[in-house]
Amino acid sequence: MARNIGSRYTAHQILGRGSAGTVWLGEGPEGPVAIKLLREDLASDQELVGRFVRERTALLGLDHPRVVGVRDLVVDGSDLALVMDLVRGTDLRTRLDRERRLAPAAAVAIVADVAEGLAAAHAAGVVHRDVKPENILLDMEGPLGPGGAHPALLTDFGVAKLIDTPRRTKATKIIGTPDYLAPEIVEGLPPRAAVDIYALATVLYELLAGFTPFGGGHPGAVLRRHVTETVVPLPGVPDELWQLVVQCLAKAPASRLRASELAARLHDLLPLLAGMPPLDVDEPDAGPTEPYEEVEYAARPAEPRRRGAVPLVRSSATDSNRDTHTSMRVPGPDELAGGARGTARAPRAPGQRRRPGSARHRAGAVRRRRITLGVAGLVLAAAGVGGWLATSGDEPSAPPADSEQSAPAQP
Ligand SMILES: Nc1ncnc2c1ncn2[C@@H]1O[C@H](COP(=O)(O)OP(=O)(O)OP(=O)(O)O)[C@@H](O)[C@H]1O
Repeated sequence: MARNIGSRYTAHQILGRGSAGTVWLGEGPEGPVAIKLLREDLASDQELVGRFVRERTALLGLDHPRVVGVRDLVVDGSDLALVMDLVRGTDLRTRLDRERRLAPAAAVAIVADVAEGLAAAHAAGVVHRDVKPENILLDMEGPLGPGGAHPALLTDFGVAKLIDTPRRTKATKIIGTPDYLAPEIVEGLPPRAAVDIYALATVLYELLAGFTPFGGGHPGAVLRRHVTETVVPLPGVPDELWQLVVQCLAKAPASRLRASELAARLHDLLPLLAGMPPLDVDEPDAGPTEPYEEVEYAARPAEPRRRGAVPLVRSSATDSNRDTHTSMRVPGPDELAGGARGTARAPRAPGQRRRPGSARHRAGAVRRRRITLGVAGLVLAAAGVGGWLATSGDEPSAPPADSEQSAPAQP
């Protein structure tokens, strides 16, 4: 059923749902658009609304072919909406779920596109902070590139920062998707451009391998691996490409490539990768996923999420497990001490049997959830000191409102 969004837009049909709200196929004065209607609890937050209005210029100013443009921001009664360019295609998560692993040329072409978008954003002083396959859209109307990849565009720019207001996210908490979080975020440092490079390198690894380098098991263990573990080599990846992955997954932000350089280096590799089939590796055991209980979900739509951006290809399915903003119980010291879930994941050799209980999709669903964790506890965990701190969300130690906005884009 159509609904009006402000005086200029009409939302017709749901394209997908995310943690911040629902994305609609809509119509505006200049034709079809995608409208991200924020959740009611976010839209009724006056501080957040104010921040949206203040960030208008930054959000509307990013104009690049590899970035999904934000055309308008609508604040209308209880509606708070971002009006975006409509991408006719699907998101990278849906493609990855369908194909499991991409041919190296396709993976590199997609990641090079995203790196170009990031380069433009970083040059404009904007850090994305939530680079992951869900936020990469594939334009199925665009020309097919290397390895059969459609043009890729990065979406949700600035949204993480806007929603991650100091009132919601105290100095002792972080919000993000564990698999893609750079170690410096886990350690409580302000997110700068290099966090996007780390997340994008994680996406590249995932496109090649079918799993992320530090994911699997308890989210706390995932975060600790980002800080302490080294990425395990993927058999069959040409050395030049592997060196790029390793460099961009460096623990030290300053050691990572800048986005423009990463894009250029990836483009240079494309001829070398032409015709290479997807890698023949299998996901390592994730270990049991039961050791924590989800004690609370933030407000979530009750119905399963629908995915796919104006699907020209049928979307792989509904994925109601990809919920976000999970609060966790505080893990015990033994969980922080390492063990099966605390080690970097070595890919299993082709044909090697999977350990019972290592259900790939179950682990994937868990690892993709965003979580809210105590950073102070994580720092202790990373240092091996043990003991997590429970944080209530009401600590008075919130940073100044603009502390993250003012973080320079370049490392
Ligand atoms: N500009 C767009 N054009 C077409 N479809 C879109 C657009 N933006 C988002 N979508 C679709 O809507 C879905 C939900 O997007 P949204 O950004 O709300 O969530 P997400 O990124 O998947 O998850 P989260 O917000 O929790 O990180 C996407 O997966 C995509 O299929």
